[in-house]
Amino acid sequence: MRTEIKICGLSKREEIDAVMEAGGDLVGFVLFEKSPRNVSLGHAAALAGRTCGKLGVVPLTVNASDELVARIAEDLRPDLIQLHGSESVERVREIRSRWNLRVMKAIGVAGPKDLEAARAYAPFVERLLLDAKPPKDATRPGGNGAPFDWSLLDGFDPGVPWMLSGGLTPETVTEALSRTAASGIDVSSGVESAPGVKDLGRIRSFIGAVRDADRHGRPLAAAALARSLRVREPANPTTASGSRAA
Ligand SMILES: O=C(O)c1ccccc1NCC(=O)[C@H](O)[C@H](O)COP(=O)(O)O
Repeated sequence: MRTEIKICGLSKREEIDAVMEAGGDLVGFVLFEKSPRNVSLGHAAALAGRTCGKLGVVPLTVNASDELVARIAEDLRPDLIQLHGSESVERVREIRSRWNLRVMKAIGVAGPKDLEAARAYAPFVERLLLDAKPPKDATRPGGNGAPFDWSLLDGFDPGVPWMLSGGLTPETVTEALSRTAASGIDVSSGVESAPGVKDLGRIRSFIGAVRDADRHGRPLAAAALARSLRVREPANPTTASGSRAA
């Protein structure tokens, strides 16, 4: 299987090029002024143009206003919009339908109750992104370089593709992929040399580690994918000849 890779918090053309050349899938642009990765919508649109349609474009917002959502829909026409605030299920449904946007809803995870909350969004999104809850002194709801206990994800299957996120690095992503059934993986701090300063070598190493894991097989993820694709068995299975099975 191919794990979907999102590299988040990009702000330079050479970063887009590095993700494309290394075989990533999605690039994230932070539209949140308190973040060291914040970019303007206009700059995000220019960077999106650099992808030449070869990478999915994912603007990231926190409790965005209708005006910002409308401008994102109009100016970026994103592949996904990532909602990383306290957006309710109703708000998610509205953004998805009113502006015809594909949604990835981020959920901070610290315990089983957070996974229950994630399940409530599942029917109304294209993706879930499971991130660590922000530390108490955090100035932003994501991008904090904080991992969470992946064992919480044992058996987690929300019925919609989900990305694992939070404190991942080129050094830890292989273990994360072996221990979870995540269909995608997301990183920001772990491929930086300083907050907001992406390290192209670490981006390449991260993507390379994920592709190595794909090549070696990801049994948990493959089984989850098979379950999601399984066609319901006929009520009365019959043999090939058409007679009733024994
Ligand atoms: O990256 C940010 O600065 C950010 C700011 C506000 C809300 C969300 C933010 N990032 C969201 C992401 O998708 C990050 O990639 C995710 O939280 C993981 O970040 P990290 O733990 O640094 O890899």
